[in-house]
Amino acid sequence: MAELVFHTGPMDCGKSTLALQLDYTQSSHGRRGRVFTSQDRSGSGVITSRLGLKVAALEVDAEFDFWRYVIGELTQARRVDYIVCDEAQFYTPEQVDQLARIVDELQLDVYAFGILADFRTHLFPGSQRLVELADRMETLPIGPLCWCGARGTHNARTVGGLMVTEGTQVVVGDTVAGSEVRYEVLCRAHHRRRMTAVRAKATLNPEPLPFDPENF
Ligand SMILES: Nc1ncnc2c1ncn2[C@@H]1O[C@H](COP(=O)(O)OP(=O)(O)O)[C@@H](O)[C@H]1O
Ligand SMILES: Cc1cn([C@H]2C[C@H](O)[C@@H](COP(=O)(O)O)O2)c(=O)[nH]c1=O
Repeated sequence: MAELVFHTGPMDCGKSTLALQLDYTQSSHGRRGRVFTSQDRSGSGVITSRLGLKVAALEVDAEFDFWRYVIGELTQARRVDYIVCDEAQFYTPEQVDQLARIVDELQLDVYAFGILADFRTHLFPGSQRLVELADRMETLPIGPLCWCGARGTHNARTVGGLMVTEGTQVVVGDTVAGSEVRYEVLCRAHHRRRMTAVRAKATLNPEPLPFDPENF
């Protein structure tokens, strides 16, 4: 039986790496797949993994129709055995419905990868639809750690190291330090308290702040 599988986890837990590994394994055993992504942080039509892999992919925009695409391929005798979908949180609910139809009516496996929730802990519409329709969900086993050492589960958006709770749902970005707006994965308790690594360092550091004795 073909399946719609939703592989999920917070940012930086290895989803894109697993998507590329899965495609590599399937294709090296003679299966023909199509690899899709949407708004990868490296640009259009590419999947990048923080482990260094970068592979061309078909870009999904809001108008893209998976059903029409696959029917078009099959009617032109181009084989499709499975579909890999990265950054699936950015897909529309209608596109997720098309993926489920492809599984049920064409018996193709669909492997979707994406984060569940945004920086305010609200489900992305595409992820919500995947939760509703997937045959099964898989949470990646290894994830990033919160600065406190607990498992990181919630994606925080930070500006200058401080967590923000206002803004548009989609802002493509990375977890690496260096840019003004970035993401940091926290445990729930520290996400609730907006306690990012920068804030924790400033407020929980037992060392006295440096001061100028001349002006004290
Ligand atoms: N140099 C490295 N060596 C080993 N693992 C790494 C290295 N750099 C990043 N990783 C791992 O890569 C994973 C992130 O991979 P990626 O596929 O980009 O994640 P996601 O798609 O979930 O955001 C993390 O688990 C991280 O620990
Ligand atoms: C939390 C959150 C994330 N995003 C963006 C940031 C990245 O471009 C992707 C997630 O990519 P990853 O491969 O899982 O690291 O989603 C966003 O637009 N809005 C958010 O709230």
